[in-house]
Amino acid sequence: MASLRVLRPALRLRAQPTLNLARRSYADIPRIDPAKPSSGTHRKSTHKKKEYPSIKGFLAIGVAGFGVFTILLHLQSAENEKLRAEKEKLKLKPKPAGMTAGPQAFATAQPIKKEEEKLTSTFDPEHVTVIFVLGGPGAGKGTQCANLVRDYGFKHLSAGDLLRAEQEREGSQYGELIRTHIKEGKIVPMEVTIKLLEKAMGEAVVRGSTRFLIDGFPRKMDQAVAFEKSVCPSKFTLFFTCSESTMLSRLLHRGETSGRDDDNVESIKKRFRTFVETSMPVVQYFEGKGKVLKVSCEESVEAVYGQVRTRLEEGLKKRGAPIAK
Ligand SMILES: Nc1ncnc2c1ncn2[C@@H]1O[C@H](COP(=O)(O)OP(=O)(O)O)[C@@H](O)[C@H]1O
Ligand SMILES: O=c1ccn([C@@H]2O[C@H](COP(=O)(O)OP(=O)(O)O)[C@@H](O)[C@H]2O)c(=O)[nH]1
Repeated sequence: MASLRVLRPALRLRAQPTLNLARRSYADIPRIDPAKPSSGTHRKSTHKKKEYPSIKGFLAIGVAGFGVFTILLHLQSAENEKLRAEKEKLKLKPKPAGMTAGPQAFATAQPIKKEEEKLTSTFDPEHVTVIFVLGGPGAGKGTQCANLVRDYGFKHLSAGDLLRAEQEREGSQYGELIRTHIKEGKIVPMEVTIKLLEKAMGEAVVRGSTRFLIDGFPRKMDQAVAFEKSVCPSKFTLFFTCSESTMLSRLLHRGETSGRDDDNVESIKKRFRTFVETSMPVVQYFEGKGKVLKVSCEESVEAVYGQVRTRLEEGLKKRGAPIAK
């Protein structure tokens, strides 16, 4: 119906000139005087008679009108198809009945009500444990996650790794977008990252995983709210604190072998800025909900891991989640 409403004014506006044209050409058609016998040639009538449209004229107008209508109908349905495809691109997943909000609705990052969480997320937080791992670039998130996988049987999903894999995937429509964002230290639009995480989680759940470390995500408020609402609410966040000077030297060292486009001084500085301006508000948001467990990462890997274990076990116990594998 909406498309018809759009179509009608369009018809009025666009059909008018075409019909005028049809009328003008009709007026130019020479008339035959029915009072005179036909001689095979058209002669001009001497007395003036009122002219009425002939059947041919009506037909010409009708055909022209129908043609215009068909073209407009076609244009309209092509336009509708384009809009539908664009909406489809934005959709993360079909929402359950009664739920209409898409990711665009989260742009304002409103805190969500607890009872809504279970109704709309893909994974049930009663059965799936999600722990966010946040911290500045090079703080040691990936290093500590590897230890936790070994000792606690978590499934480790690094948002950065998933984005880099998508960037390299042949035929990916997001390859170039991801590459430029990572190089500039910017946050890739959340639709892409959330879709990748949701897919990876789904595949892991099918294989029996129920405990996830989501590393380096969420880095922006819209991601945090959208993920918790549409994918799975987190139990808590492990937040790794580290000075910029320590992170810089670790990243430059990692850059000698990582092959990453962003482990260079220029990109690192941009990443630090993004972390302070865009990602710290996420940490503060979860802190406000009493869901942040801090770990200082200045010490050796082993010393840091000692703290990580303590914090993790406290957090799991407090929320009634199992500690062992
Ligand atoms: N506690 C630590 N002490 C010294 N080097 C570390 C420590 N933690 C991590 N690293 C090293 O620092 C670099 C960045 O660590 P990584 O775990 O990749 O950080 P992130 O995932 O936070 O970017 C890696 O080369 C890693 O080996
Ligand atoms: O949710 C995310 C996670 C990562 N990134 C991008 O991926 C880069 C690398 O992130 P990763 O976690 O791999 O590395 P880190 O910066 O923590 O060393 C970031 O700077 C961002 O450009 C992103 O856009 N969204």
